[in-house]
Amino acid sequence: MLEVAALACRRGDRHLFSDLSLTVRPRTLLHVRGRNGSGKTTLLRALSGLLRPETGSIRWRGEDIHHLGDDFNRDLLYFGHLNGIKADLTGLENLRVMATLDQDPASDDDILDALEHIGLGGFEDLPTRMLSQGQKKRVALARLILSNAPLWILDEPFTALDSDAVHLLQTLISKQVADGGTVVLTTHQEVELTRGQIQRLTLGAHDTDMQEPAEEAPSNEGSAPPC
Ligand SMILES: Nc1ncnc2c1ncn2[C@@H]1O[C@H](COP(=O)(O)OP(=O)(O)OP(=O)(O)O)[C@@H](O)[C@H]1O
Repeated sequence: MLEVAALACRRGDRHLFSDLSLTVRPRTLLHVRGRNGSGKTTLLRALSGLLRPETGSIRWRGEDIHHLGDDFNRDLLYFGHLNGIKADLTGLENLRVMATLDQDPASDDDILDALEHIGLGGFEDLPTRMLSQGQKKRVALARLILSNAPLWILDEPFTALDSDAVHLLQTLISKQVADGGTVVLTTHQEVELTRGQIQRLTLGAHDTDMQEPAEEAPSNEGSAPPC
């Protein structure tokens, strides 16, 4: 369970949000929305432990994420804006490095299967600088197929994907939630689940809501009043 209490973040001299409190339970997707510059990436980086909030706390399984350190990193898959793909490495090599950094071991056979599954069979030995934007994104998304992390934090994962890849990503997210995982993501498109619950948070506004199907009643809702 991810618990956020009285969180406030600023970038430069701008207060982005304050007094943000919410709980994201297992089998739940938190969809963070908001206009450009409202602080979605900042919030996701804070939830990933990459950025210290100004005030407030973030707890994972009851412990402060900054105290958990490596134990938290092992449970987390963070997917940032920039994919984390190294241009001179092949898809196979990139995924080997990512699996090591994620502390989530994967054999070459597993990686090749994941690349095949994500539609990159035949491209695994090309340096990723020779791939299209969407193909690079697919290499990064193959991490999700290989991941055993219970917590996924995904910043704009649908960008640059064609409709087949969007569908595949929807399926992966849905499976992660159905299997008992927690997903936090930002996207400007709607996300659907087959099982589990969607919780929504809109930064810079007061309209938070919950969407069916809700198998378990939420203990609370997110709130992020504008500063
Ligand atoms: N390193 C930084 N230093 C100063 N200000 C920053 C920094 N990074 C982001 N900001 C500012 O913080 C604000 C929020 O940025 P953030 O990237 O969190 O927004 P966002 O909601 O993810 O936006 P978008 O939808 O455009 O991706 C922006 O006004 C941005 O200019």
